[in-house]
Amino acid sequence: MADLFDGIRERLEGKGKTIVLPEGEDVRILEAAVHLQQEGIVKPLLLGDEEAVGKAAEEGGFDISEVELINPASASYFDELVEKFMERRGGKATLEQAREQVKDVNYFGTMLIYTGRVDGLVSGAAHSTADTVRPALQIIKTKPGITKTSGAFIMMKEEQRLIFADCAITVNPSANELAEIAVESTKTAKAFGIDPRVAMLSFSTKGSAVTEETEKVVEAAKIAQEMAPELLIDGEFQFDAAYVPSVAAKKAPESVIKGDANVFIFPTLDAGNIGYKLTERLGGYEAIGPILQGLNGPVNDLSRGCSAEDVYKLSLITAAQSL
Ligand SMILES: CC(C)(COP(=O)(O)OP(=O)(O)OC[C@H]1O[C@@H](n2cnc3c(N)ncnc32)[C@H](O)[C@@H]1OP(=O)(O)O)[C@@H](O)C(=O)NCCC(=O)NCCS
Ligand SMILES: CC(=O)OP(=O)(O)O
Repeated sequence: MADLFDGIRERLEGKGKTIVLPEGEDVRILEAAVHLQQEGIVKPLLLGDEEAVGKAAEEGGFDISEVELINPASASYFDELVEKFMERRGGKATLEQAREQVKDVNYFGTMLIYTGRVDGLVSGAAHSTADTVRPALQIIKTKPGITKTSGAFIMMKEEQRLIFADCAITVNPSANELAEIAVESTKTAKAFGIDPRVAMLSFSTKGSAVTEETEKVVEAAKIAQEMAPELLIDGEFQFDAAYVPSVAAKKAPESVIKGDANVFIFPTLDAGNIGYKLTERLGGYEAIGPILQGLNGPVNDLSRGCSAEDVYKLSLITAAQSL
């Protein structure tokens, strides 16, 4: 299987995409920005206070002289962003609140996407998911017809690529929301070269337990199948029945998923977030994401436990989403 990132770099070559990295004071962000700048395929734009960013660069030993850096508070178009932010919020922010919010690097960076100055945003190395994604939910918003954004991870080990969702946003999705997450996750899978076979996960397989929780997943699988009859989606499955062919043959012999699922939809955020971290930290999988699905523009979150390599890779993915 061709390397995912070789393919992405090829698609991005010559496209002149710029990704804003609002957390310019974090050394992992600086290392990734220098990597991107030196590679010359995607342009990084750092945000932050010049002195603090300079100090972090010095401490990390990174030469950031070639990387563009903007301090939101002194940007020449700050007032324009405040005005556009107020318009977008439609009365939900006073001028004073808007000025304070737009000074925040994540709000400022998101406004750069909204006003077409950059192509995408990657943040979350130093901010919680809530603080990273809230500006996007308020400003970028979801695509027409999509009710909720969700966060998917590409989980990679050797030749294997899997999608896990929702690992980032909706704490306890309804059956309808879970079905939407499943269908959106198939789009993410296809965008990154994965032919999706979707398992709706539970602690039960095909009625082995019946509770409110398992019934939600059964209902979600049904709704997802109705939303996208051309897709291979089934559930409810325990993880082993979705992933191990010999277990699938025993627990779910009639299913179209024969222990060969590669897109896993978790019933709650507890399950999704714990599941991806276990797979990453105990299973040795590389976790790229969370890639936010269903938004009008590419904004992606990082885990605060990320490496500089994760920031670099998520920046490429984000730029690819803007093609
Ligand atoms: C995503 C999250 C921050 C939104 O919470 P919030 O900011 O309290 O959300 P609110 O209900 O105040 O809504 C804020 C705006 O976002 C929108 N919104 C909220 N959740 C949304 C979603 N899942 N998809 C799209 N829009 C959403 C709301 O419609 C609202 O828009 P408006 O202000 O234009 O009306 C919250 O669901 C959360 O904290 N999730 C868990 C994140 C997390 O810790 N994940 C684990 C680590 S990855
Ligand atoms: C995605 C995620 O879990 O983010 P964090 O580790 O920063 O909470």
